[in-house]
Amino acid sequence: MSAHKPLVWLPACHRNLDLCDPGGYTVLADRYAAAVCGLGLQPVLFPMAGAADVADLLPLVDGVLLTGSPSNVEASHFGASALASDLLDPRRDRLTMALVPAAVAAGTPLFGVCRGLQEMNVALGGSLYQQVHVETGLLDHREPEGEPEEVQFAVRHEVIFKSGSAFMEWAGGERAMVNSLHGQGIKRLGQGLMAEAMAPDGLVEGVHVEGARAFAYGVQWHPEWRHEQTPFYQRTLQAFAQACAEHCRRRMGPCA
Ligand SMILES: N[C@@H](CCC(=O)NCCCC(=O)O)C(=O)O
Repeated sequence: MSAHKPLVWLPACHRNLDLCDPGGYTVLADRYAAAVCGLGLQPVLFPMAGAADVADLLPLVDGVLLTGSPSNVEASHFGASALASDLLDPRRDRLTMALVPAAVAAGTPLFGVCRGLQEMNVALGGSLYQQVHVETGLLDHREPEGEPEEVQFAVRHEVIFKSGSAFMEWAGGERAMVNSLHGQGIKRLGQGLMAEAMAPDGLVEGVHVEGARAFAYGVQWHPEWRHEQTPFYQRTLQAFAQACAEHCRRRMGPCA
């Protein structure tokens, strides 16, 4: 029997692109899919999938990676009002608000990156700062506009890890420099989330689902960026990949 590749669900974004078809498009940054492939996993999309499809689709996969996106989690999901400047993706929000608790309950490995961390937090009852940079005492965590990707994704600030956390293990120490490309940030932690990585201004940038049956972490930074050259990022992703492979073996038998 040939070994199966663990399947990882990447909930995509939705955009109205100015192409020949004026309708909407399902989009995913290749950077995330490439990182998943590089880990020996198979990224999958379920176009048009909504909250009602989660029960049927989640058992088909071995992990969920919630990617980053320029769009913001709609403030109505955490009891606030959207800003006129918000780029929104209500279809993605509706899906991930259902997918996060379902993945945690099912013991499906779950990794949230940037917007994905924010989705985990809001889906579990937490809230967000909508503009971190206007909050007293907090830094500006946005990337420099108009700069090339190499500059935008360059390391920007330190994060300090909770003693004994997996983050410390992956980083090989109690702190690390990370990139920062976000305007929103965690305000009130969601239920069951433990803060395990903090920015110098106290913003929570790394979380772990307490008592999770499988890998269940979220980070505000981007470990998929040049992960082959960054041991901390690579070890984080490899831990997620290992959890997905273990899930695949339980689900399918021999897995790659
Ligand atoms: N819009 C949210 C989340 C920010 C985020 O995910 N940034 C990544 C952008 C690059 C990419 O698409 O991966 C916020 O501003 O906090």
